[in-house]
Amino acid sequence: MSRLGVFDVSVRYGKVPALTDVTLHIGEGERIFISGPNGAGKSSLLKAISGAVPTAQGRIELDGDLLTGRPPEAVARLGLSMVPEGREIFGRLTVEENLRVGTGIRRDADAVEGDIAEIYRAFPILAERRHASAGALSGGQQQMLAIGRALMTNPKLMMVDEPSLGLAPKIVDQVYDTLVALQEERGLTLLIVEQSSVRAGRVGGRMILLRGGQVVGEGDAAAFADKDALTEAYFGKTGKEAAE
Ligand SMILES: Nc1ncnc2c1ncn2[C@@H]1O[C@H](COP(=O)(O)OP(=O)(O)OP(=O)(O)O)[C@@H](O)[C@H]1O
Repeated sequence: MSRLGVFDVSVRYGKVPALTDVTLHIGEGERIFISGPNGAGKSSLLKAISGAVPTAQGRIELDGDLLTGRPPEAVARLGLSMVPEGREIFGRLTVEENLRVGTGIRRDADAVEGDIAEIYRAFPILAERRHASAGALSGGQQQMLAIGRALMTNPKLMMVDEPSLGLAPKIVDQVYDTLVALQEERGLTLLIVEQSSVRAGRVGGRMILLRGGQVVGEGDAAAFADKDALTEAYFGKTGKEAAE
């Protein structure tokens, strides 16, 4: 059984199809990149998984539990957490207050303190700045905080929407180093939306390419960093064929 199973899922906004018959599976501990051009349906896929938008068709399961039809809080309770695009940090709250947001859904309140201590061990910069307002952190530190906050619910699957957005390449390197280290330490299962196939190829993992709301390619991320593979997936044929 897959950790995450997406079976023939379609999403529509009114009459606009955003995803059509998308099927994908993620194994426990796996790292998957979702890539594709603007409007490909990447955010719609994440929203459908997290329960933020309804599916028009198909079903989604996490460790065999049906997610489809459940509200986001119920999906979160079943073990899914999300690092949203733009991070959605509460700028006026302190770093530690941000980490505590969302822990209310947990039944094991006693474990929260231990988890906070563990996040601080993984992210020493957050420990250092625990009483600072989150709005005062740099973009990279805010991304770390968003990741730390998502870990606080002990997720079975963590989804990260465009972690590179607005960050300098060196900082993006640090963010990915952190994600990979967390995965190695905790056996975390990661689904990452990443526009840059080159970046995904460098980090490594499996890549699923979306275009026009459909899966148009799947394979080793490093192979997709190859320009021809991308051209083919985006435009339907390779640069060479297009020239003929
Ligand atoms: N709230 C909405 N109402 C109507 N159409 C929408 C809505 N959100 C997305 N769409 C449309 O659904 C399709 C998929 O959009 P989606 O945002 O999922 O793609 P994306 O790959 O995440 O794009 P981007 O990289 O620009 O965020 C697009 O055609 C988009 O215009």
